[in-house]
Amino acid sequence: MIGNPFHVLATINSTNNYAMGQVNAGPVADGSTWFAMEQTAGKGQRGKQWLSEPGENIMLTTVLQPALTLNQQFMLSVAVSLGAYDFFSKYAGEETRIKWSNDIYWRDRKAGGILIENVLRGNIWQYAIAGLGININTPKFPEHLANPVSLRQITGKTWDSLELAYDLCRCLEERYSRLHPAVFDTWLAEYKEHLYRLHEPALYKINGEIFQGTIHDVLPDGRLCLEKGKEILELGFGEVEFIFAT
Ligand SMILES: O=C(O)CCCC[C@@H]1SC[C@@H]2NC(=O)N[C@@H]21
Repeated sequence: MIGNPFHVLATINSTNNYAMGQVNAGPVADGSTWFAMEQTAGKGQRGKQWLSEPGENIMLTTVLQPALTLNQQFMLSVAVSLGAYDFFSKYAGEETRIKWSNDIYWRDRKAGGILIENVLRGNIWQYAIAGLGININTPKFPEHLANPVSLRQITGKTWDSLELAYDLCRCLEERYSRLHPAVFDTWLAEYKEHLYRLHEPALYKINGEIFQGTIHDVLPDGRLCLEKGKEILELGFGEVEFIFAT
């Protein structure tokens, strides 16, 4: 069950790295979760850093053992994204979105990110190490960061980030406990309903070329269908970069 057990760490390099150390040391129960008050080397997607002032925000990692095969891994990402969406939209309201493939957005600004790392034993998907960083109480972000937003900036009040982390675990569990091939179609449709910039033009970058494109669809394996002029490109994560809202 996600959040059971729930461990609080005062300072750690990265909760994902810590969880990875735990699974390498021996068996870890499905849903075991580590929450950090402070990360000294938080990791984001594409090798980026994940920065957060101590005690302000949610930084947690949950270790999952999904009953899926590795070629169904996008559906785990959808389940975690929907859980994070269910959580954030409850407090921030209907302008919450999921940005492909698994960021949490509010209007045109990033409120949270998800980093899922897989642990394989041979061809077997043994664990998914799912790390979530959600901006809760940051009053103001450094200028050089592109476009983040916190729940405090949205709602005008401060929150108990540990209490909210428990609630995030409940929302994730609500999805994860129902994750099964039978829900894939409905959940993918739900994911697309909440998708940031679906059918709306925006700027994208591929191999250094910046162009105006429009997200047309997301395929069951997670590839993004991006309209570029008369072409429809099917892109995997890492092949395309979203530039900024127009
Ligand atoms: O780049 C992203 O959008 C993903 C960010 C994921 C950040 C979280 S914070 C908790 C966990 N530990 C890490 O080092 N990263 C993830």
